[in-house]
Amino acid sequence: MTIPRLTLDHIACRYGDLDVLEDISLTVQPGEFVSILGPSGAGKSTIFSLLTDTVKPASGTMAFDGEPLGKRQNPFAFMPQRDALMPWRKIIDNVTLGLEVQGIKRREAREQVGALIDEFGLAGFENNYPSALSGGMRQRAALLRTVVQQRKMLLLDEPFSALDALTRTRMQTWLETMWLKHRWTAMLVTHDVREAVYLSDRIYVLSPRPAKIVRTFDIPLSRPRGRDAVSRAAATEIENAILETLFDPTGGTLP
Ligand SMILES: Nc1ncnc2c1ncn2[C@@H]1O[C@H](COP(=O)(O)OP(=O)(O)OP(=O)(O)O)[C@@H](O)[C@H]1O
Repeated sequence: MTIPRLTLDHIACRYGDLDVLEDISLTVQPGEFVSILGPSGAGKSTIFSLLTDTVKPASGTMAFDGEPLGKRQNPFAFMPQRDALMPWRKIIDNVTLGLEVQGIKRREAREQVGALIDEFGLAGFENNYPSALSGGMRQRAALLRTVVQQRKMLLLDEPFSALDALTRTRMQTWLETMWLKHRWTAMLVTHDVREAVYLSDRIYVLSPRPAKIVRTFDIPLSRPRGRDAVSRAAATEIENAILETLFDPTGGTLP
């Protein structure tokens, strides 16, 4: 059996008196795209804070490639909710930032990102400042900065939440294409049920705080998940089941 890339086992977490996570168990296999969906304030981002070691669990265990988390170098590349590009750095210098922080010389860092600039639709904009780019381009630049760090797993915290609906849809399609090509191991936190279904191999749905995993959805839709009628019908069925779980995590009858 493959050792999961990431395992959370009965994790609980609180901030002072506030119980945020009550019981979170999940796994992510190498090359999987997994999403976390849940009501606002349930503790989705807190799961990322636990992984990136900015918060400690009250109980439970976390393992990466079979080893307890924390006993090895940080295996995560984290992309925060907002693009967080530095407005005073050119796009190329924003994108190489993560590598430079790792101690890689700027010239070498530029060489490493060079091949991907085109794939990320940023060719010709390397020397622009973030303010000159569209929202979608800024998010692609932020994602490029995240993936070039070559960590073992990507953590994406609502990466498209600030984008308009059309750009967001385009970005989802683009991200799936890129994921199919590179097979990153990824975990996405999102409010958007359709986005989660479109992108994920598996979705964990959280209850309101203190959060538990109320249901796990494997998404058996074939890839690439174009937007044709057949896949839409199957996807809609899954979306509806997820929405019902979100509206009524106890599984009772909806009013
Ligand atoms: N550093 C912190 N100190 C104290 N409370 C915090 C801290 N970070 C988050 N919280 C609280 O913990 C709860 C969960 O927050 P978190 O950001 O993890 O939820 P979320 O599900 O990601 O929310 P949203 O969907 O609105 O982004 C919230 O009530 C929040 O106010």
